[in-house]
Amino acid sequence: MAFPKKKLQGLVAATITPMTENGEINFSVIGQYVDYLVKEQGVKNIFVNGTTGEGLSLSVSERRQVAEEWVTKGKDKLDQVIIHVGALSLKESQELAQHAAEIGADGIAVIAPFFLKPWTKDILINFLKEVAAAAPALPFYYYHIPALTGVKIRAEELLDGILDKIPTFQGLKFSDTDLLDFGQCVDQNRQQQFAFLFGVDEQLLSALVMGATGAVGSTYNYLGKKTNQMLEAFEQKDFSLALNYQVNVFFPSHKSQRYQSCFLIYFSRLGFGVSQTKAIMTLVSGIPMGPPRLPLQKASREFTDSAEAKLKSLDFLSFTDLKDGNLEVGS
Ligand SMILES: CC(=O)N[C@H](C=O)[C@@H](O)[C@H](O)[C@H](O)CO
Ligand SMILES: CC(=O)C(=O)O
Repeated sequence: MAFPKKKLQGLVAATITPMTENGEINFSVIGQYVDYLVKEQGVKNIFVNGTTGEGLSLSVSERRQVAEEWVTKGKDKLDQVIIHVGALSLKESQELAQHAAEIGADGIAVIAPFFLKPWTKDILINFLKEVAAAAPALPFYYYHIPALTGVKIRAEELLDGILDKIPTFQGLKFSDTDLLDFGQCVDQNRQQQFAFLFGVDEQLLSALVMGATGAVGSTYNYLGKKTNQMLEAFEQKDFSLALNYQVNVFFPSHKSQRYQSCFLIYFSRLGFGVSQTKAIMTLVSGIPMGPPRLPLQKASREFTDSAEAKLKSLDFLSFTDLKDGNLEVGS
């Protein structure tokens, strides 16, 4: 299978699906959102209708429209638009895969069905294969997120011989903290040109060491620029600077003053998920993301007020240069 596309690498933002206050999709801000990612965050790849995009909470018709809007607005601006087409119904998943191909998306991704579940590798592969076959010209990515799907088949096992079953297989989005499994995936597929995209943003640096070729995540919507600096430091083999970025931006030590400049840990203490991502992105980008859809609940007023104060105190949009050793950003 020949793919003219270049390999998916670097940061991929898992897009939020903007909604209006009454829960409809707010298509009108997607063009602005694309420009924000490209110009303000330096992120040119997106992953649409995934966890962050509440893809599984949208109707099939909404998923098609959202995918179409991102592809249209991203044209000549974004490098790659990957559409998540996973669903409980194989038919729906195939319909979405075919649709992604028709609208000119750059790839499709699929999670494991999570209600009636595949219990063995072979059954999971059979499901994925049927979806991939509906879009035979599109690169296919498996989206491994066992904590949410409950399907705990190791990715390393799944990848063993996968090209024989799914010739369009191009890579893995790995949203789990099992770095041994991730490292084995990389190690056992060295001859292939697969993309190994890590999906736990707080641990990206460790995954880079294990051989990640890129990352897909919710935080790259607003931490793209910072994370790109971490990737750059890693590339330059300046590991202590890279660690400074990971630690300060995502995961500061509780004991030191660094905690003051912390971002994700501070928010995770208040509860962190899709609702909170929507609230933070609204504050940082100024683009209204709206509330999430049920069963998610809008982030509490307490969260939003406190996040706003925190973002202000961090002077978040103009981070101090970490290279100067000034770790207490704005605090
Ligand atoms: C469960 C979930 O949504 N994971 C996201 C991607 O897979 C991540 O990007 C997280 O949102 C991020 O790592 C923050 O915890
Ligand atoms: C984070 C991610 O990849 C998703 O939202 O699906």
